[in-house]
Amino acid sequence: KEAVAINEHPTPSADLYTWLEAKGATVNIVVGPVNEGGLRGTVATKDIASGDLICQIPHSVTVDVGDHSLPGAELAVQLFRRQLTDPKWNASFEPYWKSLPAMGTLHSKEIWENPKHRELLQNDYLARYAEVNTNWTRDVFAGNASLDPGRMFPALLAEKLPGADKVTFEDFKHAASLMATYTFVFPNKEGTYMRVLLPLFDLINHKGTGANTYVGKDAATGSYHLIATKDIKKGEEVTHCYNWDNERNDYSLIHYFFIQKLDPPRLCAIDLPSGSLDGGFTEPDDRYLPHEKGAIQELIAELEARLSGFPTTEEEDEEILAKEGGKLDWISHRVIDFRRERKTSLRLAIERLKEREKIAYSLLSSTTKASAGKEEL
Ligand SMILES: C[S@@+](CC[C@H](N)C(=O)[O-])C[C@H]1O[C@@H](n2cnc3c(N)ncnc32)[C@H](O)[C@@H]1O
Repeated sequence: KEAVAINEHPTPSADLYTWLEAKGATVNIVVGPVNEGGLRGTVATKDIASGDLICQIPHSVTVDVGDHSLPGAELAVQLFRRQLTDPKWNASFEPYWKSLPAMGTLHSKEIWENPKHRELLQNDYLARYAEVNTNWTRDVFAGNASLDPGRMFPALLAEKLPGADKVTFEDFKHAASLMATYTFVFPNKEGTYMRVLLPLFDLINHKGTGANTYVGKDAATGSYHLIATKDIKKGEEVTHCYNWDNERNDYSLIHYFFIQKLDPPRLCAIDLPSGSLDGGFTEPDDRYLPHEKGAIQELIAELEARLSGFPTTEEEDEEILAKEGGKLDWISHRVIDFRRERKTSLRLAIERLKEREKIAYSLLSSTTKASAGKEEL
């Protein structure tokens, strides 16, 4: 238990399953720690065959929060409005609210306030990305964003919704982060893509290659289904792919605050030729890497310059984690782990490019030899 980091969330009480089943849900997963680090996730409670239904939750236990394209802070305003306008409905969702992470245990771009944590990224673009999103959350709470006032938090105070005055900035940040990291995107009856809260399904972790489920919506009933895409054994972790962009650690860190140690690791999105977090990174690195000798050499030089330009090396980061790991707060720890993993992926990409360069060289030298031979003749 002591080894469980602060960001690892407690197993929800039986109330969650009792509530869901009373509402007509089918549940064949259970929530608990899924690795040695204590990461919370879901595991199958029985053997399930590929193609079979694992869970079904009815529309009545889900929440359509708002348009899918809205930032977390604006969705948070909509959720608070609903909760404060309808306290009876809000109270009936208590088993669900309790299953969500506690205050202070979340992190994401919406609430990346500490400049020291941004600095640890060792990248100005990522730091700025986090800062801009965080400022937006603060502005939406304070009523300072360039938005229709009805979409900002002070509107709830102006509407005199009971309890609105009790909502602190800490509560608001927590909700904004939850809206960005614990919601799904599905169309409502009118065909508008919404951010949807799906109890229990939102406790399933991400996996890209190797994920064993997908989540679908039954358009007729509005219920949601979790379907196995592989045979799953009882006790095995249940995962689904949130988004292929999460296979890039800078994307997953900034948006969801997790990183993966893939083998081989993929380059960060910002280290690909597009150099941004704008999404659509569905291809493995090899599709981005050039084949032509001159271009390979140029890219090697660029990636080497990047790798040597960091204020700390991969080994130094490793040492910081090994020596000071226990003293670091969990956010710093994860950011340092991220930048170390970024450096590993750069180093390995350079090694792969050098292998490729050798092949490009031998092709070139045999052509050169052949043409030189011709000249002699
Ligand atoms: C929708 S929740 C999933 C459930 C979450 N683990 C929990 O216990 O509440 C999304 C969050 O889970 C964590 N997460 C999801 N997939 C992960 C993964 N593959 N590795 C590490 N953490 C992951 C991240 O903190 C992410 O922001």
